[in-house]
Amino acid sequence: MTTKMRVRELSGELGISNKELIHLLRKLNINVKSHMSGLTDEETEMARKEFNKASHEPSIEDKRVRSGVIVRRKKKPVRQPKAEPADTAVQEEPPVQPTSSQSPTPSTAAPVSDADDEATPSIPTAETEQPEDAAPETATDAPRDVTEEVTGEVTEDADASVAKAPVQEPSGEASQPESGEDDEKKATEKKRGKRKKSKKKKAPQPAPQVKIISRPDPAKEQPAPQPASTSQDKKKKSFKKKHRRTVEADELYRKVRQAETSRPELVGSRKGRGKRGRRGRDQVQTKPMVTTQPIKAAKRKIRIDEAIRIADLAQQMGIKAQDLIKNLIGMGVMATINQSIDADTAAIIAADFGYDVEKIGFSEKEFLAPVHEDKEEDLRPRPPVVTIMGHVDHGKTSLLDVIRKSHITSGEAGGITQHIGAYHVTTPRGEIVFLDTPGHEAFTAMRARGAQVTDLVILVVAADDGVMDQTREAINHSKAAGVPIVVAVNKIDKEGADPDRVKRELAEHGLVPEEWGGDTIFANVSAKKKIGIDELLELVLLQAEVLELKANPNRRGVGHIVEARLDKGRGAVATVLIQAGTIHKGDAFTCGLHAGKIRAILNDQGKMLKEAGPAMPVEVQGFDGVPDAGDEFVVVADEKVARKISDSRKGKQREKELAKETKFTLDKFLAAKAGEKVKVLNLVVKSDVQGSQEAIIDALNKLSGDEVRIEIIHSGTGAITESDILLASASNAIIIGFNVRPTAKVKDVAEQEKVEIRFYNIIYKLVAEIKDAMSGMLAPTIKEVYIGQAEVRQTFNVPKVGTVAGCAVIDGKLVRNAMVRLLRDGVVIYTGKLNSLKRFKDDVREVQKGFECGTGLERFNDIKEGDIIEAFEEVEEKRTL
Ligand SMILES: Nc1nc2c(ncn2[C@@H]2O[C@H](COP(=O)(O)OP(=O)(O)OP(=O)(O)O)[C@@H](O)[C@H]2O)c(=O)[nH]1
Repeated sequence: MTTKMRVRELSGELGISNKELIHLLRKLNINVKSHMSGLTDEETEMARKEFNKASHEPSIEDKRVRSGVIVRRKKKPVRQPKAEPADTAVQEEPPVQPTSSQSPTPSTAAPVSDADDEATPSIPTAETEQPEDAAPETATDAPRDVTEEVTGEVTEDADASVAKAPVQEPSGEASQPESGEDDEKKATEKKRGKRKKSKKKKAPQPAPQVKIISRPDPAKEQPAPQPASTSQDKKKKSFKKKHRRTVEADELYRKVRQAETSRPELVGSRKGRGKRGRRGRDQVQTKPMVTTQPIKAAKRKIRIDEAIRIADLAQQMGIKAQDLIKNLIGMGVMATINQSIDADTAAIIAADFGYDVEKIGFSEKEFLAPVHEDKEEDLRPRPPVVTIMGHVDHGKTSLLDVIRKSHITSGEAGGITQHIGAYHVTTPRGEIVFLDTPGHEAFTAMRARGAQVTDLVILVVAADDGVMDQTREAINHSKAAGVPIVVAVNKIDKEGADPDRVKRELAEHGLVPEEWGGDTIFANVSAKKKIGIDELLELVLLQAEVLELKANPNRRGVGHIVEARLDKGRGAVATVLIQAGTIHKGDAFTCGLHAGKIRAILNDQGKMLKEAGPAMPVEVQGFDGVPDAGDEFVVVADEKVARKISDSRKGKQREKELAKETKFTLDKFLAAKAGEKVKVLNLVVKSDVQGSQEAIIDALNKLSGDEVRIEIIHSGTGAITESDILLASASNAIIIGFNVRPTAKVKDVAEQEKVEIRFYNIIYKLVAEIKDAMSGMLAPTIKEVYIGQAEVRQTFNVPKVGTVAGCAVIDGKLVRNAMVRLLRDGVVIYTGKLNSLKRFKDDVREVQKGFECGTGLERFNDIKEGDIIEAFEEVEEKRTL
């Protein structure tokens, strides 16, 4: 018999809960242990038939009216009108006492008095046995109530007057067990026992409905939310008992509270129980128990932050963490109980157990988002923010120096220039802000954090040297960021300077000068001789005009960190480039994981300011920790808000760290491809020599097809650098290293940035793997390799160990820990592992053909003489196209 379907799959198909299906299966004498149990075709078919049959039958629900009296009411599966019966029922049936935490439930109330009034028990009519005959749809022919005295007699009656009592469609809540579950269970079982006896005396009476409402073992079943939480209640108590003084207990208690808060009806039941104590339980049970209807999806909600620990998720769903982990493994996610999974993964896995995941958490947006968008009339032009990039020694520092010295604001002349990583210069045509940090860090690091502060890049290329490695790198970084480039051809004063050669070389990289029909602005300069500097600045401003850079200075200040450090005397200080609004001394702010209050604002001349507006680079003091370059600096209402945001971010960061995930991997690319979302595979290719680099790029480019495209966002020779990692991180790229290795520091950065680096030393292997990735075939196939066979000659029962087989190896060999299958007359009886392998009394690693040995099978004792143990190995094999 082959296992085709799992219980949970079938329950999904039938649209009922696992619990209900398990009842149904048990009713059919199909023994299943949990929602993960497998069903054969026949069993599945039987279950379907039974379900179809049952779904046409009216079900019976039990409810305890008062101590010793339980009402059994037969109800239609057909949806009944709600309002009318509700009113009638409530008015007519005062004896039922709904709990204080629950509104009176009409369907409960209605039949009660009728049932109570029924003095004479009678056997149900044929209608109970042939439910198909029951006419559906009308309110008048609905329920049949049965009153049972717990003390003995079973009374099931199809009294017409009762039948007329209207029924309200039971809500999802109604099916959820309440406190005092155990009591009820006992009582129900007791009743059943007695009923069986009395039935024997009277007439044969099938009671399929009774089965439906019997309670499953919550530990084994997939729980509906309510039982889950009831068990959480218990768990909480036992936890509190066990770990009274531990933090975990508090944490768990908090989670339980959280779970309850997300399901207010639970809180009600808990409260009710508290007030009423044990006596109140009976009343709680008067809530109708309808188990034939799956619990509403809305009730099965789990609210989580960015990520959640497996243990917490399992607890919130009221299932065992092991079950959750098993399902995760099934999805290919390896996680331990203490690891966190992100909200998306949690959503998928929770869906398997019938729960929805809702992302919640403190929403900082409420505090950060501007109340209203900037109006056009509020926007004022702002200076461009420029980054100077280029190859080593091509003159970046010299150029910035000459610009700064000759263009500092007159008022500031004489001031001592501070190194704050950014400078504000004034030219006759306008103001420009220069970022004086290594280009890549200046914006690639920021971009990796989702920030972009640079409006323009000045690419410095020495006229005597031409385009070099870092020139290319700078071009790629700028292109990836979508920032326009102005080229400064430097050192034109030098002998051997050939600006045209630079133009030609840059044109090959897509930077075609305007005079050649392109759109890149070129300026010939000499930083040393101060030639062409003003023209360069003019061109920069011209280009900036095209960009129409504007910002609203009259709002709360927002900016980004350019650089930050810990100062001995002043604590954490950072250069902030204000991008919009104005910051003031005394403002509370949040920045990355940190918060603070602005204690001092200094400009690049070291002058104290009271405030700073858009595109102003300033040094800010007052941070509670050192932020990272690229972190967003936002002024908030007050320090309390700032702290709250910072705390929330720190919490999320912790969860993210726990959920450790690589930003982008080939496997992820594959997964994404399955959903047809990602069609571009971004690569950064670094190789040892130019020759191999060209060969690799050629080969990779040839792989690009209509459906999946390869985008080499950067390539170069030499070691993998931090800037490569930052670029890859910012562009969701994978780094390909050919005959190159990263330094330990770069490795650290890659780890921090969660960038995947793949190393190769053979081109065709590199190409093949990328090809595999692109064709979605990288997932390895599992291949079986035969190891050997042994025949069982004798079996021994060893106490506490189980059956041990004395075998003779007849082919190949037996290897300890190998996978094995037990064959009896050529039929596989068992597949698993060898758990011991001995020669005489010694444990051995393997036994060759022709030798005898003793062996045991893991968790299997039914070994017989003559059985064959076949050992094999499973090896992963990469698939090829
Ligand atoms: N002849 C000439 N030499 C220049 C010019 N600009 C810079 N240099 C020289 O080139 C050398 C390198 O200049 P830097 O400004 O340090 O170059 P850099 O690009 O900042 O170098 P790194 O900071 O190492 O990346 C220095 O010796 C400068 O004097 C120029 O326009 N003409």
